[in-house]
Amino acid sequence: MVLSAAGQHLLRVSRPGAWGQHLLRVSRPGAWGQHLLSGIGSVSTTAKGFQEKEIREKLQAFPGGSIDLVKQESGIAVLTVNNPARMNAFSGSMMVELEERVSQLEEWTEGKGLIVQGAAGTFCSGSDLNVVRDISNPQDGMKMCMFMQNVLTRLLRLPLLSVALVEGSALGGGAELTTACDFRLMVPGGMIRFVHKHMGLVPGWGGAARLVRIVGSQNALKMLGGALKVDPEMGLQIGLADGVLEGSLDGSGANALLEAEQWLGCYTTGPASVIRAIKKVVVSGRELPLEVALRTERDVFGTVWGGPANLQALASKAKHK
Ligand SMILES: CCCC(=O)SCCNC(=O)CCNC(=O)[C@H](O)C(C)(C)COP(=O)(O)OP(=O)(O)OC[C@H]1O[C@@H](n2cnc3c(N)ncnc32)[C@H](O)[C@@H]1OP(=O)(O)O
Repeated sequence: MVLSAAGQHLLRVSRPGAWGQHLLRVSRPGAWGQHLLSGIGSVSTTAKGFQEKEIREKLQAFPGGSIDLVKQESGIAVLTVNNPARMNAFSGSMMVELEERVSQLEEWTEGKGLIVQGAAGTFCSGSDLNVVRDISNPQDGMKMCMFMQNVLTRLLRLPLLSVALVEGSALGGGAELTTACDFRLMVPGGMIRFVHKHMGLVPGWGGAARLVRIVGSQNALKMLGGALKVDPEMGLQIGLADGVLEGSLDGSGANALLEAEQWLGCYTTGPASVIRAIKKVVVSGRELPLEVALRTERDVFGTVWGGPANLQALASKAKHK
């Protein structure tokens, strides 16, 4: 990873000519703020070419499960990792479907929030081990890893406030998925566990990079080095969890989802234009060098200043007691 120059190198992988370099390279130096602003939020611009097609085809050869998306009137969408027979492990086709759902969310201009959950009361047990076994050569592993890094980076950058609703276990790649959301809400009995070490691996879907930013390097080292089981209490303590819900009353997950929607609603109430602008300035502040982040903030500010919500607030002489 090269972090030297703004925008251009933000997510470039180090090996010249590597498949991932194409996938993750931002097309124009200095264009990064524009990408965030455009709402595309993608790290992949010109890279939707031959190599991505190749890995998509390869992943499609491992079918099973689905990634379901429901966009609600409230402006909160629900994304469900759905492969209960394998504890919601990601088959190859689910990885491809996740990319398609993220594309749909990138185009959803009325959206404000997103909840990512697993089907049938558990979150996600990571990569399907049958896929892992079948593509265990380093070249294919790298390609799968870059594909998922790209998708999860785009997920995190969506102009939506996102929550991972952790019921049951989030293991391996499932734990990495939780870090691709802005917030994590845990249900009693829920667990986030980076089991990679026990699989002779390290995170490869961007989970380590994001984890360090969430809990700091000391905690990340402990979590990865010890393959720690992070329960809701520890999650709150180290800042991995943003809240603990009461959880499901009937085992259906419906109650936890309702609670998560209520929790998220505290932050998504208001016009979509403003909520989306909030996410954009935070993403740019989190990811960009200060100068570029300030420019991006100015540009985003320009999209809301004098806008309908701003004019309405001025007309109502709003007081903030
Ligand atoms: C860069 C990505 C790195 C990765 O994600 S590597 C994958 C990391 N994940 C794992 O190693 C999870 C392995 N699985 C487990 O530890 C346990 O199955 C788990 C999730 C704790 C659940 O345990 P139990 O409640 O006892 O249930 P169980 O073991 O009988 O599982 C039910 C069925 O689900 C299957 N399953 C669970 N996780 C899977 C996975 N990741 N890939 C493929 N199949 C998986 C498991 O084989 C079982 O299937 P079956 O009923 O035997 O046909």
